[in-house]
Amino acid sequence: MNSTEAAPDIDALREEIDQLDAELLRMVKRRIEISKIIGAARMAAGGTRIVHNREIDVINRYKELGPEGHNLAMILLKLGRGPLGR
Ligand SMILES: O=C(O)C(=O)C[C@]1(C(=O)O)C=C[C@@H](O)C=C1
Repeated sequence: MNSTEAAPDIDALREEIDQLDAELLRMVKRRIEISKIIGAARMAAGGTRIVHNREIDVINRYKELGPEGHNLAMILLKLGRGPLGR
């Protein structure tokens, strides 16, 4: 930072982070809810627990975040449908 730049307002930025985290948490909880509803309906209709092409779509969506984006997509999927191989 050079002498002409204003120092960032850390308190305001932290407040924004806190709000974003609250929003993200709400959205993740809703995503889990929806994923479980879809999964239960599909299995009640004799379908599979996993839909590979949908999971690939979700994983691709987070690719722009790099390897951790892949991990994040896998965590979101796992929260909704449970771990694989069970
Ligand atoms: O889209 C579905 O059919 C879902 O069950 C939702 C979802 C997801 O969480 O995105 C969960 C499990 C499936 O394997 C694929 C996608």
